[in-house]
Amino acid sequence: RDSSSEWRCRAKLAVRGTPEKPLIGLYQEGTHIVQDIPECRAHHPSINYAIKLLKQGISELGVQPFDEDAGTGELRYVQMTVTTYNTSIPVAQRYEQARVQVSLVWNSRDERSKNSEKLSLLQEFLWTNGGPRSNLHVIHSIWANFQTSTSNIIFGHKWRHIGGEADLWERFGGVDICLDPYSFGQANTLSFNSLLHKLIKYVPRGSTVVDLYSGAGVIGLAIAASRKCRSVRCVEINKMSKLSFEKSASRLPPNLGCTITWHNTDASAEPIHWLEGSSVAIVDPPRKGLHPSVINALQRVALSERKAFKAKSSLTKVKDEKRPWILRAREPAVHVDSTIMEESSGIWPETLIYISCGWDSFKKDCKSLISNEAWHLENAHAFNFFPGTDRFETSRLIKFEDSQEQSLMNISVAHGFFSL
Ligand SMILES: C[S@@+](CC[C@H](N)C(=O)[O-])C[C@H]1O[C@@H](n2cnc3c(N)ncnc32)[C@H](O)[C@@H]1O
Repeated sequence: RDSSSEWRCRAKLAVRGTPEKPLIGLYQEGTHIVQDIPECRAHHPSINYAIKLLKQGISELGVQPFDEDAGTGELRYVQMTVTTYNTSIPVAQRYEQARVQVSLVWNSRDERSKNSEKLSLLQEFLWTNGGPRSNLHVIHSIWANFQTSTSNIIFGHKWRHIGGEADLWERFGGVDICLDPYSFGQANTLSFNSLLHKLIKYVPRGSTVVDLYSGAGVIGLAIAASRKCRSVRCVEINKMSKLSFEKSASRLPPNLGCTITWHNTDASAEPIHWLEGSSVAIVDPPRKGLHPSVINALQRVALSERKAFKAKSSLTKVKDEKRPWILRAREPAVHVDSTIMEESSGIWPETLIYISCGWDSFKKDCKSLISNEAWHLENAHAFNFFPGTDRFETSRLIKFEDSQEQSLMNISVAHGFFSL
């Protein structure tokens, strides 16, 4: 490891093998063979400790790890999420003495299924040996997820909180964020905080912001709290993230003077609607990158900005929308701050901030965005989310500017540092 202060703080790991010799780790590249990683140098040491406890519990209680071919067994996967936000210990010790939220993915329909007694015993084992009365209090909380599907999808739809505190809080970008196990969570707390620190400075004060692919709204909330924005709209497809967003939003300082909304919808269904009224667009898509409809909308709005008369004819269709499901998706699922939303038609993004975790998809999206002279790339920063390994996994923060003139076609990477 190149730095003692940077570890992965969220890990999803497969559980395979036998009760006597459980394997907990990642798939070897290109296979479904699980590589056991008992002392993973990239993971937070508290995750490694929790894995050790879990293995002991599996062996002592005879819990059957999942057999992917047969579809049998009890424990399929485990997700470990670290919180470094323990205010009962000094700040300097918080990162190292982190606690872990353990989510057990159980191979049954729900907690009434016949193998669920073992789940309760495993929960008790973890709590007795890693909870507040143990020698080393490492377990923050325990969740169960029920999954019987034969697909590769890790989590099922049913979640149950079965031990410890229900809510796990972390500090990101200067705000309290509730990290529920069912919402997307950034895997490297320190690197993500560095990214946010940089990103926030790219948002001019007083902006109207849309945060597409927002998850539980970490980026949108951090911006709302620090940039005196007029509005921040978060757009996310996972309806479960609404709960996490609400909890985090409830801890924002009062009287921010910013209207903050969270919308549960597919960002690719009606991207023009979300871009209208936003002076800054932030996109943080999954590894596969932006949907073509989002790229297309970003190209069109940037060009329309310069050719206002064209915008009218090509973009006003959005306003005349009559389909009820589209209109429903536009309504906020969560609305923070009582300020009435200002009419902001005629405003289109001049700044686009792209956070990428997929290098190949980003290259493709970037090429499309700059290809018709709508955008030019202004700055790029790389953050190492998997330090100390030779695995090439980074997150990149890229800022595009609306090309005000045709001559701005050249790409300028002012602070590009992509070395690992
Ligand atoms: C890389 S995560 C980023 C989440 C968030 N920005 C954060 O930092 O926590 C991508 C998010 O996009 C969401 N997502 C995937 N496809 C989507 C779509 N078509 N429309 C809206 N959100 C989508 C996922 O559920 C996930 O929460």
